Amino acid sequence: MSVLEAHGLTYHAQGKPLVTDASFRLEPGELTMLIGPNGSGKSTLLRLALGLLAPDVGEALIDGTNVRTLSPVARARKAAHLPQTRPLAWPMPVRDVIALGRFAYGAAPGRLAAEDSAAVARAIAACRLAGFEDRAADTLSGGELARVHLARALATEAPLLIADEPVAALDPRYQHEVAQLFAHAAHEGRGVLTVVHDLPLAARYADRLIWMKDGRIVANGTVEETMTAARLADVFGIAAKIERSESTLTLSVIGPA
Ligand SMILES: Nc1ncnc2c1ncn2[C@@H]1O[C@H](COP(=O)(O)OP(=O)(O)OP(=O)(O)O)[C@@H](O)[C@H]1O
Repeated sequence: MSVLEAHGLTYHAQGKPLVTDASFRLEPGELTMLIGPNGSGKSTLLRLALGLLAPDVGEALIDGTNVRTLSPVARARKAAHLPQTRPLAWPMPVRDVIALGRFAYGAAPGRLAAEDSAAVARAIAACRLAGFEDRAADTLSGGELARVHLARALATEAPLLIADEPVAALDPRYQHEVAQLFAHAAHEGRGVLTVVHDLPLAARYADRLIWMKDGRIVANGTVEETMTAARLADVFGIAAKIERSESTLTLSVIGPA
């Protein structure tokens, strides 16, 4: 189990503040979803939290260690990262793309120890990719390829899973399956932080929502605590109807506010 903490992360590019004074804590056992409009700084915040960008101010810690001091291998053993853009260098078979998730353990395609092969097999099963293993990855549909990249991240079996829009290309059934997969990973003890744009999906599955607007975290709490029509209008500029029954909150987006 690992804990990710961000303290006052601030980052500028070309004189413009992209992220300002962002602090949060990602706990094991919690599915945290990061939401906010296009350009509000979500991807930049994830990259700062992972140490892929150097903050101007503040720091991100994994288990008390500044992420910028971790080697790429040490970081990969702590945190799996599914970036928003996922380039494929060449048309590798699906199994080999997923096996790249094991590089931090010394594995490479064609050189997998038994535990690497077992982790790859678990990721293939979790992402429902059985039957695709030998396909060249560049022949897959957009949604199939998205599941391969997710499987690569899952194959790391790192205690933290940080994903940027993992369900964007997926059909509704797979969106729910992936959200359930993330919830399951979290409730097994991982810390899971994922960007999503689908607000009803976030309302349904998130244990915690972090709301971003103009580079700042403007709310951080449970769905019940933070999901209000007023906040949706303020952060996203949308009118929405929220219905609360005993244990569920249902969100219907009506349109622009
Ligand atoms: N290197 C850079 N130089 C200048 N501006 C940048 C740079 N990187 C990002 N930005 C800008 O910073 C803002 C935040 O970008 P970011 O990718 O973090 O947003 P986001 O919330 O993830 O957006 P989306 O929902 O569209 O993916 C955007 O306006 C983007 O154009």
